[in-house]
Amino acid sequence: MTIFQFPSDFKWGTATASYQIEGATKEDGRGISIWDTFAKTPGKVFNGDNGDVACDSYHRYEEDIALMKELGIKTYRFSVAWPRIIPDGDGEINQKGLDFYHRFVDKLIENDIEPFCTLYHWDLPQALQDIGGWENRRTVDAFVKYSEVMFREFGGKIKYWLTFNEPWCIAFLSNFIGAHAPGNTDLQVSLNVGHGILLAHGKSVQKFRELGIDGKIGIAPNMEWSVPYSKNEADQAAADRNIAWFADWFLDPVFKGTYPQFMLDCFEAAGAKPNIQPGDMETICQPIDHLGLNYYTMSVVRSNPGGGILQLEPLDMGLVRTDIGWPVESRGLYEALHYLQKYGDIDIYITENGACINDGVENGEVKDFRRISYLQQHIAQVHRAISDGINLKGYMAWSMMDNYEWAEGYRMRFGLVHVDYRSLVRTPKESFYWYQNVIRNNWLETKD
Ligand SMILES: CCOCCOc1ccc(-c2cn(C[C@@H]3NC[C@@H](O)[C@H]3O)nn2)cc1
Repeated sequence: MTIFQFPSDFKWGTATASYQIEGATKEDGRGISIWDTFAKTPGKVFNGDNGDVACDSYHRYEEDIALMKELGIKTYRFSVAWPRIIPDGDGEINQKGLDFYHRFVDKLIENDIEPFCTLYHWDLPQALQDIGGWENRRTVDAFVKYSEVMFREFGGKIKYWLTFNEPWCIAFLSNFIGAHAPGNTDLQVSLNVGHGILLAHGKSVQKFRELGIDGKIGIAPNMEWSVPYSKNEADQAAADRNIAWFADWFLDPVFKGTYPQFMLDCFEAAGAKPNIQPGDMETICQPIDHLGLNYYTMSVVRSNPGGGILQLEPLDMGLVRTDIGWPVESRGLYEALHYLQKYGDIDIYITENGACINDGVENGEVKDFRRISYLQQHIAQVHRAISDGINLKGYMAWSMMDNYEWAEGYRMRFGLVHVDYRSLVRTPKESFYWYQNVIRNNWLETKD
């Protein structure tokens, strides 16, 4: 038996996102988002699932917060639906939207749970997509206006902020691969979108500083860690490209004010480059207070000139996979955390880590021991990184509850709490009680 003790101020938490749990998509003045549109487009989402009801957390948030209190979390990461605050993205403020988030945040604070707010978790107002979305600098300015509304309204009440969740998913998964909303499949569009969200990030941080908000702000990239199939240079360069696609492409502009040259070369070879205007990189490169890191899986890659824009191919090394098909390899989290040290000794939160394990309810229980195994392995790596001196301040399990897993709809379950989507009954899983024990003890026990 090994005991890994965590720092006394370590922030144990969970995470969700607005479109994935709230439902009530037509209630209290909420505008349409690109995910409402995408989900209702035939063939885009498994089973045609959409977020109209989801977990109905818009109405059931008090029940959810009671479960968070029972779990014992110190912080809860949620996102705000921009279409609830400014329904057409750039016009009138919807007071009922602000009122909802005040009720919600007040209930969290009443239960001694620190609100950790993501401003943008993919639900762009459709009206802004209609004018070009993040490719249009009017959308960038609209985001800054939305951010200012949130900063003025919640500044001080909410002390931990993130501008964007998973820039790679917003730019590349949604506009090059096309698997997420709005579903473009054009590399130049994805670079334009990536540049737009980086500009919006930088301007929003500038606004946060200008207003003198009492709090901290950052951004939350997702990283798929990659290792080379062999020690030859071409395979190592392939792994470097895959890592940079998720991390450096966004974090070099934020921390250094430049895109990584080897990735600019890679994209230029594929016929695309970011549309950088004078002053853009200075705007993007604003000092931030923390980084969120979302980590799920890693890949083994080798160089392949015919392997797409990155000229690589992932290899199946026979690792155990979760029910969504992602290989389980926790050392990738440890390596990714060390990799991020090149950006300095900044506070880091694991803002998402979890496993898709689709076990159902049997006799009132969910025996999701595979999820416990995944969490145990990854939290052990978190402790290892802290022991190495990395400034790791908190861990938020994805997810508090089963929810709408985007293009996978409701078939993929990441929650510590099971949700019956017909009755909306919540059932804490075995992993909920396991995590509750880790939080209560502030230590991790491993069997070895
Ligand atoms: C090559 C083709 O590939 C097609 C699908 O490719 C991906 C890649 C990555 C994801 C993905 C999903 N998540 C979990 C979410 N993070 C934010 C939160 O909302 C969770 O729901 N992280 N990454 C999905 C699909």
